[in-house]
Amino acid sequence: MSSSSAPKRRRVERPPSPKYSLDDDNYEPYIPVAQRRQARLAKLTSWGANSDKDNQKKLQQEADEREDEEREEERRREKARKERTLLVEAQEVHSKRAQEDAQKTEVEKADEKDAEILAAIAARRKLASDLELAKGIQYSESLKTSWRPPKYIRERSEDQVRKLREKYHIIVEGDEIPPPIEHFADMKIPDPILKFLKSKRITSPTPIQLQGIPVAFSGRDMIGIAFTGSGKTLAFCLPLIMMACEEEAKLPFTRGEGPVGVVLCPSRELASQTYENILAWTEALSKEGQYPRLNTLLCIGGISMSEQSHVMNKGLHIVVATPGRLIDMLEKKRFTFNNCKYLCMDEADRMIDLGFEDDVRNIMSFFKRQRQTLLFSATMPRKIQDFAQQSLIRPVLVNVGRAGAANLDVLQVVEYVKQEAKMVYLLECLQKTAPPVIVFSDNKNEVDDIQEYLLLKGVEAVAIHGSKTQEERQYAIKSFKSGAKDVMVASGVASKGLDFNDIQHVIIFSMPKEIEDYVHQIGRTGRSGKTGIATTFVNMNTPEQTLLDLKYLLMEAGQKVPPFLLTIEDPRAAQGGSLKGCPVCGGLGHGISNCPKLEDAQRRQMASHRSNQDGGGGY
Ligand SMILES: Nc1ncnc2c1ncn2[C@@H]1O[C@H](COP(=O)(O)OP(=O)(O)OP(=O)(O)O)[C@@H](O)[C@H]1O
Repeated sequence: MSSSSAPKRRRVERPPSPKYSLDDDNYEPYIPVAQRRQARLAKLTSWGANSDKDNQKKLQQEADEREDEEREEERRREKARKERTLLVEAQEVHSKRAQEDAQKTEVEKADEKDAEILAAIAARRKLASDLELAKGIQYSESLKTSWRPPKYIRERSEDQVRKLREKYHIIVEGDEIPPPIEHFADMKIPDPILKFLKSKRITSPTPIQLQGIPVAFSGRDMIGIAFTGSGKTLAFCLPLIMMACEEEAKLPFTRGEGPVGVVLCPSRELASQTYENILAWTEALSKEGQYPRLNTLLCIGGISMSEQSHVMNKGLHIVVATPGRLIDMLEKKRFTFNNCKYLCMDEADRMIDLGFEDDVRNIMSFFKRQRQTLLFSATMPRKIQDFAQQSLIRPVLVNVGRAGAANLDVLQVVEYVKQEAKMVYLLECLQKTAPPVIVFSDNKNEVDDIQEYLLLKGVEAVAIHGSKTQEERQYAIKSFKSGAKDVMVASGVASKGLDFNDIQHVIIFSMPKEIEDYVHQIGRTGRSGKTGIATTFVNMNTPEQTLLDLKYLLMEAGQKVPPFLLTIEDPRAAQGGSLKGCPVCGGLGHGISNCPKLEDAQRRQMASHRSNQDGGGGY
């Protein structure tokens, strides 16, 4: 016990000497001295005993406190020891990682980075309606249809079916895949449509049609990939027409009922073209009175919907739409998807890549029952296929050629042309073939400049790009399609899916950054079995990576690779890395970590994030 903590002796307080008085409250009776001494002694003795007890208690308390302190001290020491160990461990792990990193080759590091990016893409929200996601709705069976292939085709052996697919270079994935059918008549297509197709010289199905139509007729979800100009439109429209025809025959549609199905397109021009095709086929179907009349609505921005009130006033069978206007109409309840059971996306990679993904989800949320979903495109990188497949039910993948490969019927010529010499050289190039010719540039101002220059030089040219009004765009397409104009100068808007008659020559004035866009642009020629030429201008302004994509694409298609392209080395080859194509855009000359499409998507995402923060955004 330390002296400072020793209990202080209590001083005995002596009472002040009283002033005695009998009636005083403080009166104390007299007690003899001996008696008082004894009482004091007894008191002192008892005080001593109490103070001993106190001392013992205090001592015990102090011992407890000391023990507590020691325990606390030990805890502190232990914690510090642990922290030191963790720190050392962290330092060790860090230096081990640094050592491992140093040992890793550049290729391994790049592979790791690619895997991280891929994992981030794979974590994207499933492509399904929010309602389905929220309710956890998951269908396990494909949509039931009454269609079946003819008996003699059903009885074919697996080997026969495999050989047939090999003959047409068709690759399929999925289970219980319906067999390919080589003749339209065996697909049980109504006679009036067969007659109409024949009148358009469509007599036997193309590979995507002979495998894709039986798959779609069977009610199966599918991803259809085939070259530009290989007849995908018929492959996804015919099943919808047949479905609508069957529904109408069962119970005729009245005002406010329908549609049975919808075709979604990424551009107004493509939607208009698909709409016109469907109109032609449905009119042919009902012409002889044997089959019912079907009503189709075109639902795109930039047009007045009141012009189509005659369609809206009847039952609606088919809708062809661009996403923005379709969402608008559904939100305004101009029609519903309560009984809609067919959803097809043309140029589907564009629809579900980052730009349109949320719109598609939004559209899906208007479906109230199970649907058949089909995705078609000429370009569909593996990652988009995988992403889409998770959202389909027992999907069948039908692939004709490599997804993203160029159409082999197009002769591809790549020329080095200095920026300042392009206009003059363009005039020279126009002499190569007879019209019609399409000239592509992804820059709207450049599109206008080229048209102006050509007009000045006396060339009948029209122009189309996203900043033109809908009337201007329609006029350009109409006059070019009709042959009134020889040249159409276009931005990317006109590249995907548009089917112009017999384009002789496509001139790519400025090479697009994404090789998929190039594939779609050259694909405006060499359609439905005919041949065409594509001339592409490149120069110092063309990114090296784009040139590498182009070089590999030319090699794949067995085309002549010009010497200046041959000299471009692939940095991945120098590092001993793999030369796999990019899983995001399908480009063969780069990996995922420097994919221009991904960069562009990220830029767009950041811009939309910024505009949302600024209170902008929306449609
Ligand atoms: N079986 C066929 N035989 C001959 N021509 C056909 C056949 N099917 C379709 N066509 C014609 O081929 C042309 C191209 O068809 P379509 O526009 O459907 O091609 P696509 O594969 O969708 O091309 P893109 O990828 O560029 O959109 C059209 O003019 C169409 O009439």
